[in-house]
Amino acid sequence: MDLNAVRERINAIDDQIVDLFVERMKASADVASAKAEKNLPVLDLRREQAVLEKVMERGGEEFEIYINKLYQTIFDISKSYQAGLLTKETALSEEILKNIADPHMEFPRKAVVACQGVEGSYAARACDRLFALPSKMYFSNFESVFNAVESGLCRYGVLPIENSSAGSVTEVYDLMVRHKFYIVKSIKLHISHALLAKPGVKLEDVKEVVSHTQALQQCSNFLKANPNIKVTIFENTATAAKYVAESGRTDLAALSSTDCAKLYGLHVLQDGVQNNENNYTRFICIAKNMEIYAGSNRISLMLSLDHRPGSLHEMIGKFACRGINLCKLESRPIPGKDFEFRFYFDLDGSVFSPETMTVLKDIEQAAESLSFLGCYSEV
Ligand SMILES: C=C(O[C@@H]1C=C(C(=O)O)C=C[C@H]1O)C(=O)O
Repeated sequence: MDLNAVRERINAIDDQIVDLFVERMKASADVASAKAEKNLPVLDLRREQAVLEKVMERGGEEFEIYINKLYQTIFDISKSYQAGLLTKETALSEEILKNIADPHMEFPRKAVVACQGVEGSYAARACDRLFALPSKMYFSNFESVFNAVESGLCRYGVLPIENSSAGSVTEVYDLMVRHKFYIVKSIKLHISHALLAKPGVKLEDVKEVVSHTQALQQCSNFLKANPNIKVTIFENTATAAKYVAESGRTDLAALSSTDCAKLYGLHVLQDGVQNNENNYTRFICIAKNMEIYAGSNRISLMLSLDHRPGSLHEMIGKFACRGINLCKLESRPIPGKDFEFRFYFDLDGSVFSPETMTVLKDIEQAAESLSFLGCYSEV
């Protein structure tokens, strides 16, 4: 067979496909106008199912799986196009527009900030990097940080969200559902854990190690190599260091920071105990109200979707169609439901971009529920 001749045939077919595709998109635009008049949503699953059945039958058994795939993509593109044509504002887009009205608003240098743990915690370090002059208030757990912000006791709160080796801080994700807040900044910190004990204690004396679960996970290789050391979970790495300092025990150590060694008068038995030197934790800074600063380029969303095949694929398709990069996708089980999940998306996108706003409005319509968790920049 002559390769060039077949390719000529393909070129001619592509011309027809493109012409028909453009015609189909124009028809889709007309559908969008008709829907706007009747206040109908873009998505019509029944119609999609009817179209699918018809085209799959037409293509025949050999090609039906390919036709199915092709039409899923055509539907995604068609819906993304329709969403872009519907310019009506939604409750969410109105709220966002209201909050970006002042582009000169600057992130404050001073504020009362809620941090989990005690002095010397990694959250406190993150707070010092975020604010020039923070007044830190310490709380014993993550939920109290959310409460302090929600009640107005503190203007901001700093919480760890994910670690490059141990993954997401799922406790914080699970608390997000129960609290009203917005992410206004985030920060990535290099984390190095040290084994701290009272002066004079040697590594071989240590029978028990105390620390936060995340730090223990990040130092799992050290703990496996020392199976005789008992592990005890603490709410915070700095709280663990303080506990060791106040305990008077010579068989106890904490996995914590070298800052805490200085702060609590402890001795560094071993530094850089974490499995990976490349160990980073991202912290979010939350506020009660939506605050969007110039240069914000990351968006966090919390979604629940219809429990049916393809609903997640559909959402992801909306970002793909407009070239928006998804930088994180986390799923957490919905308590009381049988393996149904809530999804958390982080996007490289900004509410200052009309393209991104179109996708947000589209998602708002298509998702079972959508919470906009903020648009911010990472320090
Ligand atoms: C075009 C329409 O809108 C959407 C896109 C469809 C398509 O491209 O065929 C089908 C159903 C809807 O989800 C429509 O409702 O007909």
